[in-house]
Amino acid sequence: MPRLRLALAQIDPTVGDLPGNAALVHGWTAKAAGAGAHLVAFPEMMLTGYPVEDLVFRESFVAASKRAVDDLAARLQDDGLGETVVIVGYLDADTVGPRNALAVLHRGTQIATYFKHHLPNYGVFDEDRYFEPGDTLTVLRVGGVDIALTICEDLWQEGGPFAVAADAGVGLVVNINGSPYELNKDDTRLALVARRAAEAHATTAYVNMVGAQDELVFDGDSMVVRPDGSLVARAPQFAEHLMVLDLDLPAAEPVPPVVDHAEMRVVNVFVSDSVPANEQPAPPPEIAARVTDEAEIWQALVLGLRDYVRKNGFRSVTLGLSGGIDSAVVAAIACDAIGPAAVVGVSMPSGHSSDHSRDDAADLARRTGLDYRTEPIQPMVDGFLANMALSGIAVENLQARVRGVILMALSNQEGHLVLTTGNKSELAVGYSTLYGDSVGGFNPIKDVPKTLVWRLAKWRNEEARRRGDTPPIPENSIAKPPSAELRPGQLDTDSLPDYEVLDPILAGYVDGDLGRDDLVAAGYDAALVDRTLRMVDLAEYKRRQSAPGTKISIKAFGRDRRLPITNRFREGGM
Ligand SMILES: Nc1ncnc2c1ncn2[C@@H]1O[C@H](COP(=O)(O)OP(=O)(O)OC[C@H]2O[C@@H]([n+]3cccc(C(=O)O)c3)[C@H](O)[C@@H]2O)[C@@H](O)[C@H]1O
Ligand SMILES: Nc1ncnc2c1ncn2[C@@H]1O[C@H](COP(=O)(O)OP(=O)(O)OP(=O)(O)O)[C@@H](O)[C@H]1O
Ligand SMILES: NC(=O)CC[C@H](N)C(=O)O
Repeated sequence: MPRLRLALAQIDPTVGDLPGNAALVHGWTAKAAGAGAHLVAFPEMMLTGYPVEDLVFRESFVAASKRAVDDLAARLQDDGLGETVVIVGYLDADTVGPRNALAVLHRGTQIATYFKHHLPNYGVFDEDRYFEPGDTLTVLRVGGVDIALTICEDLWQEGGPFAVAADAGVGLVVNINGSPYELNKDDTRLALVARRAAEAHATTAYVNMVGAQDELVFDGDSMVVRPDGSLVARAPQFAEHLMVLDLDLPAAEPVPPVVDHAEMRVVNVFVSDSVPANEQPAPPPEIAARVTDEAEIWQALVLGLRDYVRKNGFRSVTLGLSGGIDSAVVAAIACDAIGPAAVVGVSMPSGHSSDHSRDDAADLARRTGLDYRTEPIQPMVDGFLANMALSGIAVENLQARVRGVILMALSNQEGHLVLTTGNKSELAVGYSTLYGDSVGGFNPIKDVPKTLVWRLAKWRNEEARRRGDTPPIPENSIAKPPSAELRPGQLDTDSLPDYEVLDPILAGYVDGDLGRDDLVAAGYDAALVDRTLRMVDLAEYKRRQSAPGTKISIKAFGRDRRLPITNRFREGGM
């Protein structure tokens, strides 16, 4: 059996940074070559970043992407890396239209191309809007092994390129991915890779991107699975990583079989019948341990924020610290993401602020070491009220809006990114002040329901104790009942059911797309369901204007869930 040394590079590109991404591919190819790899695979759309959205429609961007492929091939050759076969995703276009493409680079040129066959068009994906599907399967012969090349969604569909790969008798399928993180998706992926490896009768190597792009965070989780479903190697989540392993693979037939498949034509590309053997075997394949759900989500939120900050040119963030749990958790995520010295937390007490709100905010600052400031808002609120007669909810919201003005002023003055702290439950029911506490450029907990915010807080503190560090979140912030403190004695429960009751209804309606009758049939109180669904429907206008935030669930607000604002349909005819 021929032995190939394969490298899978799960790395973090930046959308639009073609030279930077090409430099990353160059650098990681050098590492792979240094480790004796014959072949190195990079993620989907690695050279452009992913997803590039409507940049696809710009001819100048397509041209720049193609140029980046040519330049990269030439540079690799010039720098003595031309012998390593490089598989890399990019944006292409031909007379049919734009393509989600994969290039094979060898000895200074692009020797093969593959166009993604299955285009995902659900959830956050709109690939039917952007790309034309490919109708050929590229089979590369390297070191006497036939290797089929596929891209992401190709793996998620039965009877597509993997079935054709089986007919072509390949020994390996390489699948390059831009597969965003969702809780539990890693379990789905492993099962899928195993199913496709069985369908192709071939070992399948899956390489995924890592890093964040706006609302999406890519978790890596690259892996290699044998056709019998056994897992050979698996990379960690949420970290750049080069997985290098030796694979003994079936030798290709001297003459490739003729494949008669209605859907796809096979194109064979010859590279080599043999490759130089490595003197030393590669280290034994690693299988990274799985982590708990809370650890996984925390890592996703930290990476999501860190990459948003870094890739958008910020060096620091600011947020209001109320002493409550949401701002405490966001502050802890920010400290983990960019370090406490770059996190400016502002306590902005009003006449209604309790002592504990200030004490708990100060305690959080002490525990984390973030840059803590106090800006009392009452004089500014009073100044406003002295010039404009306001009452009731207008005065309540004025406080939240003055805080928003202060945070934006600090951002303008000192250059911080403003973080907004509304959790998914609040966003669902519209429990926030427009242009007030909803102000901000990025919301790390946008997709985290309130009950999960508490779970994460407890997990993060426990994790700190386990490591012998100071738990970042004051126990008091975890234990006290949530309150917006916009009027004396206000509690969230004055307006909303307990979050333990609310969150499952929201999960059914928002994440599960259940209707009113389904929820009532599932045992939820009919009046409560009606009230909750109405609040969710009426808050669409707030969500449409809300800051982006990291997706961690099957259905995040934003691109995953698109609803009309002007909408008279009410579940149950309410
Ligand atoms: N369909 C539509 N399209 C566009 N705009 C629309 C609209 N419907 C109303 N509006 C506008 O929205 C305004 C109402 O929204 P808004 O001004 O936000 O005010 P509103 O939603 O009435 O009040 C905010 C609520 O959130 C609570 N809150 C505030 C702050 C923090 C927290 C917390 O615990 O975290 C909770 C607060 O106690 C209160 O119950 C209207 O005056 C109108 O200008
Ligand atoms: N006194 C305050 N000082 C600074 N920021 C505040 C203050 N009150 C509210 N904020 C900001 O507005 C956001 C929403 O306010 P809210 O009082 O609902 O706090 P929270 O952190 O969401 O906690 P909880 O909802 O558990 O009380 C806070 O997260 C915080 O960023
Ligand atoms: N880029 C893609 O094709 C991603 C689609 C795929 N279903 C995933 O989430 O992994």
